[in-house]
Amino acid sequence: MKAFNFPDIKPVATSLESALMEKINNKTKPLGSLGILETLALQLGLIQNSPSPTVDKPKMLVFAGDNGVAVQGVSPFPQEVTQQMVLNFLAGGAAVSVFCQQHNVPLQVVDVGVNAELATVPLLTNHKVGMGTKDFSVSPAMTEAEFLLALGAGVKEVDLAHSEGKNILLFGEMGIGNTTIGAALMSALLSKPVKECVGAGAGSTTAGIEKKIAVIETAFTRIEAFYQQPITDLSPEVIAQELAGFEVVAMAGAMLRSAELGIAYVIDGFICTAALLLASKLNPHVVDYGIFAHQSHEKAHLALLAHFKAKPILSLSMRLGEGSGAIVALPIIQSATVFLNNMASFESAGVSEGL
Ligand SMILES: O=C(O)c1ccc[n+]([C@@H]2O[C@H](COP(=O)([O-])O)[C@@H](O)[C@H]2O)c1
Ligand SMILES: Cc1cc2nc[nH]c2cc1C
Repeated sequence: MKAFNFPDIKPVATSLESALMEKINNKTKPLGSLGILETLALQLGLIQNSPSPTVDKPKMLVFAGDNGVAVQGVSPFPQEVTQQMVLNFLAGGAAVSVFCQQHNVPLQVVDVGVNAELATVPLLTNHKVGMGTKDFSVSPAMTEAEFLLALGAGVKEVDLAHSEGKNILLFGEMGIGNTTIGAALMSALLSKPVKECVGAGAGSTTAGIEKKIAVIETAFTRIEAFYQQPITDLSPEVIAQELAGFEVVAMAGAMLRSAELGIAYVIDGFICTAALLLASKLNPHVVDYGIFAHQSHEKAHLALLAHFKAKPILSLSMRLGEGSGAIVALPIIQSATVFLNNMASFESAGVSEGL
C-alpha cells in the first residue's frame, strides 16, 4: 500500500521559550506557584509563537460513528445509542451540550459514519464515510479509501473552524463499541498486552471485559494470518484500516490538521487519546499542539497517558467521552492565558521580588 503523505507539521518554534518563561516568572507570584497553569501558558505561547497567546475563540467538534464490532456484544449498550446520542447532542440535552452552553462554546457534531440516515438533521455536518465500519474480528474495519475519507473529514472540519477564526479546538467522539477500538489500537500500536488496554467502557462487567479481550485477540489472529507478520510490525495506516473507527480516524485527521495550522487542541478521554496515538504514529509533532484535558476513569488511560508523558489537567473519575472532559478543562486552559496576559509584573505593580 502506498504511504500516506500527510502535509508536514512543524515542531513548535522554541525561539520564544526564554521570553515566555521570563514573562511568567515576572508575574506577581512566587516562582512556579501557578503550577500547571504556567506549563499551559508556556505551551500555548510556543504553539501560537506569541508572548501573548489567546484561546478566547473555542469550538467543540464531536465526531460520531458506528463500529461493526458492536455486533460482538462488546458494549453494554445497543448500537442505536450512537444515533440517539447524536440527536441528544443536537437537542442540547447531553453532557457535552450543557457544558458547551455553560461556557458559550459552539458545538459541531460531525456524522462520519452513524449507522442511520441522519442527512436531513439540521446542525449536523455530514461527512459520512459509510454506515459504520465492519466488524474487525472478521474483516478489516475499513478500506484504504474509507480511511483517507475519514482523515479528510477531520481535516475539513478543522479548516472550517480555522476560517471562522477559532483559536482552540476541542475534540470529542461518540461511538458505541469504541473503547474496544481504542484498546485494540493501543495494544497494536504500543505493543502492549490486550488485557492491559481494555476496560469497562460504558459499563461492561468483568465478563464483558473478557469478551472484549477475546474479540480483539481473534482480530489479531486474523490479521497476523493475513499479513504473515506480528500485528505490531504493521504500519499505522494498515493497523488503523484493520481496527479503527471512522470517528477515531476523523479525530486523528483533525488533530493533524490542527497541528499543521498551529492551532492548539484539547484531548478528551481514552478514545480521543487513542486517536492521538494513531495521529502521532503518522506524524509525531502532532503531540506538541495537544493539551491533555483529563485522566479518564477508563482503566487503560493511565498507561496511554504515560506513553505521552502527559500530565492531564483534571482527574475527576469521568469516563463519558463525547468531549465532556475537554469542555470541563477549557476554563482552566483559558485561565493560563488570562494570567499570562493580564497579571501585573513585579515591576509594574511595585511589588518587591523574593530571593
Ligand atoms: O473517552 C473515554 O474516556 C470513554 C470511556 C468510556 C466510555 N466512553 C464513551 O462510551 C462509548 C464507548 O463505550 P463502549 O463500552 O460502548 O465501548 C463511546 O461513545 C465513548 O464516548 C468514553
Ligand atoms: C448513554 C451514553 C452516552 C454517551 N456519551 C458518550 N458515550 C456514551 C455512551 C452512552 C451509552
